[in-house]
Amino acid sequence: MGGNGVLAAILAGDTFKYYSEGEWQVSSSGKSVPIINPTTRMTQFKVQACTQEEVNKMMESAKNAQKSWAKTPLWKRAELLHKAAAILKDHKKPIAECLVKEIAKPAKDAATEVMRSGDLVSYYAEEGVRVLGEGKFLMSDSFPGNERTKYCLTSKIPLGVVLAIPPFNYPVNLAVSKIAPALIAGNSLVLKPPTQGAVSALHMVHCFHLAGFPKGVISGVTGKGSEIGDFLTMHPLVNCISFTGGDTGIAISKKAGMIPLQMELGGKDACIVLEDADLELAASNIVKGGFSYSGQRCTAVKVVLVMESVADALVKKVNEKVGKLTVGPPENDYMRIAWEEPFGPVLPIIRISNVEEGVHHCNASNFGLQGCIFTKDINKAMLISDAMETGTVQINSAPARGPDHFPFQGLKDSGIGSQGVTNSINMMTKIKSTVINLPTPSYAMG
Ligand SMILES: NC(=O)C1=CN([C@@H]2O[C@H](COP(=O)(O)OP(=O)(O)OC[C@H]3O[C@@H](n4cnc5c(N)ncnc54)[C@H](OP(=O)(O)O)[C@@H]3O)[C@@H](O)[C@H]2O)C=CC1
Ligand SMILES: O=C(O)[C@H](O)COP(=O)(O)O
Repeated sequence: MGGNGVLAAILAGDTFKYYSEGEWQVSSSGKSVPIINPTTRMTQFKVQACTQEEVNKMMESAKNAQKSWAKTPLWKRAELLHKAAAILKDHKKPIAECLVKEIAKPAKDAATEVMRSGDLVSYYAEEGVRVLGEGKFLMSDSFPGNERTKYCLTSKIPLGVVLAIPPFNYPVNLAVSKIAPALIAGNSLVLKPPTQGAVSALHMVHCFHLAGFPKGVISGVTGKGSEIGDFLTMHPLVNCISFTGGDTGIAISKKAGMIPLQMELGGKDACIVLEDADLELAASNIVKGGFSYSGQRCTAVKVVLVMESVADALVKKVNEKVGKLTVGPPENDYMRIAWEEPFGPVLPIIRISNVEEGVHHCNASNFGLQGCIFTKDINKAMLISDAMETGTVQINSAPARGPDHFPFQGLKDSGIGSQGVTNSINMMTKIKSTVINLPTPSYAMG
């Protein structure tokens, strides 16, 4: 079991506590949920199986805390986020070690996830003071039939309580990508981490605790999604849900009430390779995109659509590179690209005789997350990019979410809304207008 060093603060016996009302707590359920180490197949950690009453208490506390959090000056909210980011980076080593044990993420990638997350929290704090520090001023005489008798002032206001549910493959990064925009915008936040990855996520929450966030502003509830998920997503005190995961997200969107949803779901990212492509570059990206973290990325290359005339040459290069992949425990960084054949990703390569066929195949999918095109002809690339029904198209590189401030969104079954620093802040706020009505028209003469 884990639990030495800093983790001891959040541990009760052999089970990690949950975080509510500014304190680490033990569930009254008396039950725990095991977290299996995917490498050893043994129980690595245990977390509390929280009860519905505990969720109710947490939501009440989040609701109350939000009112005073929204009255905390924006620069102070940003300052606390910067502090949390720095603490998170200081805790890189123990959190990365948890990621290796809980989700078998290769050690280097695990450390990168923590650092990337710290940087993202800081970026949100910086961007937040600008995005939220500005409103709009509109005048009525631009609309037909109106004199300048009305001045409209708009600003962005928080939604209330945001529920964040990230997936197992980025339990820290895809948690902070929801926590930071919610908090900078003056919302309170309840995190339900994935069970595999929960301890890494709880440790990250502890960094926010150490930074000194007021009680109730951030909470962390644990338990199996299949058991407490519906209770959380249909909870009447939840004002917004930001979810990343698989088809579960589609089910949630049907059950959730009339609240804003941010859904980052699955993908079947296609890679189109044209005749004039740099085949070495394409092959490297296909292998990296298809097999890094055993293909357990929504942005993994899932199908290659290659022009007939270069298909043999590409397949040869891809095969050579796949042949060099190694298998082993995630602790060993010779393992940067892992592929276990029996359970690993399968990468279909389909020959196409023209570009339209490739675009047709890509668009026939229910998913529309990302896609990529390899060609030296930027004009062709732009035409194909416009024709592909995906949220993002990469030209001459494998699909990827980062840098984390870029907009990230899926069309069709791949999601609702758009992630990314500015988009997430805007999504977790709504516009409030105040209209000043003048008794007589007033024009500035200059
Ligand atoms: N588009 C994107 O940005 C990304 C998409 N993904 C997609 O995520 C999937 C892999 O992640 P995975 O974690 O297995 O996804 P899941 O959809 O299985 O789980 C995601 C989260 O939902 C929770 N959950 C499970 N059931 C419910 C429920 N009824 N109500 C509310 N929450 C619930 C899980 O908790 P618990 O673990 O306790 O079950 C987990 O925290 C793949 O399909 C992948 O494509 C992954 C990353 C990024
Ligand atoms: O979980 C995922 O698959 C991510 O959202 C993709 O992120 P990445 O492209 O940075 O791996």
